[in-house]
Amino acid sequence: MNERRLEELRREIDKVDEAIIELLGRRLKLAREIGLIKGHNRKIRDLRREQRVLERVKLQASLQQFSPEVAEKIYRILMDYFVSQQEELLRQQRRP
Ligand SMILES: C=C(O[C@@H]1C=C(C(=O)O)C=C[C@H]1O)C(=O)O
Repeated sequence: MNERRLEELRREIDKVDEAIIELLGRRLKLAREIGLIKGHNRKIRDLRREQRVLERVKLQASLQQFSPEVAEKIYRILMDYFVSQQEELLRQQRRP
C-alpha cells in the first residue's frame, strides 16, 4: 500500500517537474523577446530589475513555506542563464 502511494506521489512530482520546465521555457521566450527589444544599444543586464524579481520571488516563496534563500539561489542561477541567452541571441544577430 505504501509502495503504491509512493509511486503515485512520484508521478505527481513528475507532472510538477514537467510544468516547471514548461514555465521555464515560457520565461526563456519572454526573456529573448525582451533581449531583442533592448537590442545592441542598451545593456542587457538590469540589476535593479533583478533585485525586484528576487524580492517578489522570495516573498512568494515564503508564502508557500518554501525557503526564500533557496528561491534566491535558484533565481540568481536562472537570471544569469536568461541574460546569457539574450546576449547569445544578439551575438547571433550580428553574424552575417
Ligand atoms: C529579462 C530581462 O533581462 C535580464 C534578465 C532578467 C530576468 O531573467 O528576470 C531580469 C533583468 C535583466 O538582467 C529584463 O530586463 O526584464
